[in-house]
Amino acid sequence: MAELKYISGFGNECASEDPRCPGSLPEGQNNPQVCPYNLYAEQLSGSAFTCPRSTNKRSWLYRILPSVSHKPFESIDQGHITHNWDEVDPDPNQLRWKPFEIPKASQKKMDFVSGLHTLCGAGDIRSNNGLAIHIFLCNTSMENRCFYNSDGDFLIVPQKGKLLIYTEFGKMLVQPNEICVIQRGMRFSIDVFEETRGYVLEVYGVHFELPDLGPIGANGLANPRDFLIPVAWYEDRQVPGGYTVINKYQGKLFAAKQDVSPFNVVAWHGNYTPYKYNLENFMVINSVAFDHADPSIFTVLTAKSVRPGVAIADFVIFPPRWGVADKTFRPPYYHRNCMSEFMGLIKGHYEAKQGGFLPGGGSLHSTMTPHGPDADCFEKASKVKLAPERVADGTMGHGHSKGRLLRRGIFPGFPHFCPGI
Ligand SMILES: O=C(O)Cc1cc(O)ccc1O
Ligand SMILES: [Fe+2]
Repeated sequence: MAELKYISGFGNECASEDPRCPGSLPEGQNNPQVCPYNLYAEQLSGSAFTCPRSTNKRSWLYRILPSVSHKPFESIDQGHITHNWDEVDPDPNQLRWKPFEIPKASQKKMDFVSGLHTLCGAGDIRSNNGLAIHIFLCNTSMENRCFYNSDGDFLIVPQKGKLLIYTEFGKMLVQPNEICVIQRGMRFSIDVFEETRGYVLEVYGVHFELPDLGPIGANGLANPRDFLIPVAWYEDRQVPGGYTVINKYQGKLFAAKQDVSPFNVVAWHGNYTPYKYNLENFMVINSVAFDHADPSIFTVLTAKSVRPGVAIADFVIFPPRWGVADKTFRPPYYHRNCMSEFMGLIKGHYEAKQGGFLPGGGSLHSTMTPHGPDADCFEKASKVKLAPERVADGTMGHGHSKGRLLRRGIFPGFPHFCPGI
């Protein structure tokens, strides 16, 4: 696979054209009477037209055919997704899931969309306020199928196997230890190369932002320039009647047929794009004197609610770092939190849970449910002679998203959760 190119910078106003069509991006205006190469101009809005400039998001796409050239959408099999948190009774217990099993292609072919399994969620899809956590399990590339989500943004955390993601803005390769965000309305199709697994944090109605840094200053945590945006790439591929566009709309799946690949955008400009980020670039900040900092210090991206300081979801990681605090019980403290905490593991182990919490599994500590280190961890960390030590070395990226998970969703076929501690 030839090395892919990217543009760098979180939320930047970018412009890109496929080098095969120089001059395809109109200059000085968005809607020329006739676009270069007779392309069609199409705006994709990620915010209301009238949002303040600081939150206004839109991109202009110059494409071979407008997206509207499709047959009607029809309801299709809902697979394993849900947005109905009442399907199972609420359960305040600490929950832990073993690694989710990926079906073998010889048993059951699954691509990224048919392999999406909703695990839990909160809030309401219709009022554009809430979140869902899905696990994806797949063994097959999406063939002549793309997906777009009308309900919100997908933050995708591959845990096993890399993803080659075709988007209307270009191609991205996303490997375990990297994350990507595909925002509301953007069409994408995913190629996989082996049995592949990961987590999806979906937020309804809002977009992810970099957290404010307050007294940290102008730099640190996830730095804006490390976010990478694809460059324009198109295919002019006819698939008479055979290309399927799948849409998640109000939590339900619909499909429409069309005659061409949707990845026919020759040039684009704007600030509403997909992006990826390598978690290794996270500049970790922590206590260097005493006591344990709250894990919000590890926030990579946040999706804000309308209540100041309260996120719909924060995406937090527990990356490799030095632990140096004096006279301190260093592992996570025992606590009860008004924010629910869902945790996944990309690789390695998690310091507060030495056994039973494995890469590709998950845990859920719902709002106000007590939790903390297991007994062994408590014993050891209370007695150990404190010296500088590497924490989670070689582990990287305990994907952790934290939100108000009011109800545990269903996960058909995977009843093997067991109580945590
Ligand atoms: O519960 C957890 O393991 C996550 C967590 C980590 C930490 O260092 C402090 C609080 C917290 O919720
Ligand atoms: Fe916690």
